[in-house]
Formats: sequence, C-alpha cells, structure tokens
Amino acid sequence: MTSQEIFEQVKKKKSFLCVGLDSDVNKIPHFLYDTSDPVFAFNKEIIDATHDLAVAYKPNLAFYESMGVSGWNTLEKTVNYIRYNYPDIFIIADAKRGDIGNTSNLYARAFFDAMDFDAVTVAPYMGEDSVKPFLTYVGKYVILLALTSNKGASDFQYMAEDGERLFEKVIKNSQEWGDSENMMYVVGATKAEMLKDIRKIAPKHFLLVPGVGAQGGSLAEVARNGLNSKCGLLVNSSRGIIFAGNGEDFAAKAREAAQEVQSEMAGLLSEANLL
Ligand SMILES: O=C(O)c1cc(=O)[nH]c(=O)n1[C@@H]1O[C@H](COP(=O)(O)O)[C@@H](O)[C@H]1O
Repeated sequence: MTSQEIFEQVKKKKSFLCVGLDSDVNKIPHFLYDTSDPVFAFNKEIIDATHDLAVAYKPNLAFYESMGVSGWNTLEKTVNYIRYNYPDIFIIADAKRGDIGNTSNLYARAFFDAMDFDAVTVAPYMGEDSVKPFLTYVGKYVILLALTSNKGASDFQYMAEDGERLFEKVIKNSQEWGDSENMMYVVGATKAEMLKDIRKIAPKHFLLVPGVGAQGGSLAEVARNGLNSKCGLLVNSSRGIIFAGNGEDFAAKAREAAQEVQSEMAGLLSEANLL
C-alpha cells in the first residue's frame, strides 16, 4: 500500500484512527467463550463495527502468541478477515521484532509472506542489518520504534551525544536505509510535545502514535504538532475502544468509542485543511 493510498482512506473516512486489537482472552465478554474461537469472534465483531471509522488495525502479537498455536491461528484468521472484507485497510503486526540479518529475513517472511500484514513494528537497537531485510518488500513498511509512550522511554531514548538525542539519531540515521514509502516511526502520544521536533527531521513519514485513550495522551496535541500535508499520522487506541463495553453490546460500545475519536479527528483534519 502506498502512503497516498493511506491518505485517500484518511480523506474518505475523515479519520486517522488505528484500532489496536489487543484482544486479551481474559477481558473479552465471557459469553463468547461458547464459540469455537472466542478471540476471533470478538475481533470479527469489533472489526465489523469499526471498519468505516478506522484506517488501520494493529493486532499486538503478545495477545495471540500467549495462547500458543491457537493464538497464531486466530491472528491469521483475523488478518485474512480484514484483508478479504475491507481491502483498503492498513494492517500492522505489532511484533517489535529485529535480529541479525538472516533471522530478520525470516521474521519479514513470517509477517509479509506467510501472513499478509502491511507493516511490522521493529526495534532499531540492532541497527541497519537487522532492519534492512524488512525493507525489501515493495508496498510493505517497517515501523521503527523511535520515542515510545512508556515511562521507561526515558531510560535510553533521551540520552544525548553532541546535542542529539538517541530517538533523533534513530530517525535521522535510519532515513539512509529506506524512505517514507517503506518506513514509519513510532512516537508515543504521551510525548506529543516532541512531535514538532520530530516533524523537522521526518517531515514526510507516517508516524504510528499509540498512547491516546487508556494511556492518557492528547489527540488534539498530537494532531496539531504531528499532522503533515498528507496527514502523516496513524493514531492508535486499543483498550479505550475494544473494551469500551463488556456485555452483549460490546461491539456497539466499541463503535461509539471509535466514533467519538473519529469525530474529533474529522475536526482536526478540517482545521488543518486536509479534507
Ligand atoms: O508499538 C506500539 O504500538 C506501541 C509503542 C509504544 O510506544 N507504546 C504503545 O503503547 N504501543 C502499543 O500500542 C498499544 C497501546 O494500547 P492502549 O494503551 O490500550 O491504547 C499496545 O499494543 C502497545 O503495545
């Protein structure tokens, strides 16, 4: 998928929402336990209820891997369900991978060949040869962790040398490996004040911004500091949407929560003259 195709979807839906499918089997409504694949049944209803409000879905691998083989099966069914029914939607494997070259090669194959994801989150710590294997797939994206939303982000990511912080170095140096058609960066919504600086060094790239909703980041601040001329933002909310309700009407509640975010996004896009 090209960045222009993502932007077309943003304009059509007036949204840059990514719904995080952090579908914790212990948190989904218990009546779904009667079905053969409860997490898939949950995901399917959430997707059907939100697909016109979201431009991307992001299953977080931990919630699937923790269920063993059946979790992988659920993940694959979820990706295929989105791809077949809603082909415009961008699908992110939140896997936070990265290893020596030959291993990264096989991680790339797992997410881009064996499964049909559009993007995978990758940790930059092991450097260029650990990231490059993911960049050889045309139309697919590496989403490199730059400035994360969690408290521990301050342990390493702000460390500075010659006035340049580590997350800035990650963004600058990695632009020699790929471009805005195969790389994006993660920037936490809880670090929204940094987005202005980040836009100076990555004006064109899409940024995946998790941390609104349950983690308390401000969508308005993210948008005002981070939108570029082709939107350039995918803002993720997981628990705040998928667990908005826990009864028979959980999907309708998720839709209401997504609608609330989408209508704020529509206002922010129009304020930025992007619609
Ligand atoms: O890579 C990510 O998506 C990610 C990076 C980051 O810095 N912070 C962060 O919260 N995430 C992910 O984004 C999702 C946030 O979920 P909620 O806090 O429930 O909206 C989780 O799947 C996290 O793993």
